[in-house]
Amino acid sequence: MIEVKNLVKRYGNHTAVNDLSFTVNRGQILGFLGPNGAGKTTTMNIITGYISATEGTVTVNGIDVFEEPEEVKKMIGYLPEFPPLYPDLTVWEYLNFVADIKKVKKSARRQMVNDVMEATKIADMRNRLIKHLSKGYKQRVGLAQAIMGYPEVIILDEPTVGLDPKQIIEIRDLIRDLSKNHTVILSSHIMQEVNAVCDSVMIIDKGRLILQDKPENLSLHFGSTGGLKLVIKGNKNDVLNELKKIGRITKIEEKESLEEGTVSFTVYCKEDDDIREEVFYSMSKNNTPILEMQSIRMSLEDIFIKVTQDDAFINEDKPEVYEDKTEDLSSSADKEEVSNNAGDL
Ligand SMILES: Nc1ncnc2c1ncn2[C@@H]1O[C@H](COP(=O)(O)OP(=O)(O)OP(=O)(O)O)[C@@H](O)[C@H]1O
Repeated sequence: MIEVKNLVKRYGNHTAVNDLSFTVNRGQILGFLGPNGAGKTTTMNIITGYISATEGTVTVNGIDVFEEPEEVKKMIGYLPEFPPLYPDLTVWEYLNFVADIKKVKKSARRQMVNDVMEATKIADMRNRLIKHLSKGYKQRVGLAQAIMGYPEVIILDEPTVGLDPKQIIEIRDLIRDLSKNHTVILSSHIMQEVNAVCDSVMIIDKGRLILQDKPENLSLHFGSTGGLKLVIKGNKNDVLNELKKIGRITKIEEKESLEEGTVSFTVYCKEDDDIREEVFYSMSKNNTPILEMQSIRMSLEDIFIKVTQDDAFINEDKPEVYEDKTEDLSSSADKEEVSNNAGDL
């Protein structure tokens, strides 16, 4: 659907987008993630035909954005970071104006404006001046202008910036709804946002693509560990000795216990290994009941910070392995040995 190949954008000596290539499939919601200045807005402005590129190609449905910008613009609805709203028009007047610009046929216009207002839940505000709308409603009007004419592709630059938590949830629901009929690219630097709505996440930094995958797969790029946080009722040494017998546990870390008569451990295993049942039966047999058990994974925040702060990551063919401070039991000659932390018990 959208194919970006070897895209470069230079401003003088400064390279804002540096050899960026990616594709977005039909019906997908792609989260475009990166720190301030990473090149997100620049890339979106190029895809939408607002600015030119220094090098590279962008096609939407096979049509080259640089050769046929008008054709591509017809296929894209764009919500820029600062939507071009007209404060002295009512919502109804403004959306009719947008429909006119987008060459929606006069006979279909009234119906489409009504449908778009329904979809973005702004019908109640139709006669209100845009300057009197709350920020959340202005953002909805911005979304309404983006979907007017039902373009195949919707591009949203930081759509929830400045909104309160309730408005954020509403806009995210709306974006999810949009993806039923549209391909969506969503730029953000909010991890929860891309996690909540996107099928695929692309992280860029300093204009370069660092990772693209499903949100749930990103941690796999780091060879990161999986594991469990445990709160167990019983004697520390009893519990520890039993945990040590579970060969699939690669590390054990003792944590501060908040409740008397209980012990807390974080145990690690391979990312794709599920040790919950084995831990359950082992503790049950040991008469040391598990009071809490919680799976741990590398969060999207961890990944984002890791890849955008680590220059080495960008230059390496293979990402380095995510590490923590605990000793690795699997590499130890004696599997019975545990980390210094736990061994000091
Ligand atoms: N017209 C311009 N002239 C010169 N430099 C520019 C111009 N537009 C953007 N840049 C620079 O290009 C880089 C990428 O900017 P861009 O706005 O694309 O980043 P971004 O990822 O959208 O950041 P943010 O999250 O802060 O909006 C930045 O270093 C920015 O200063």
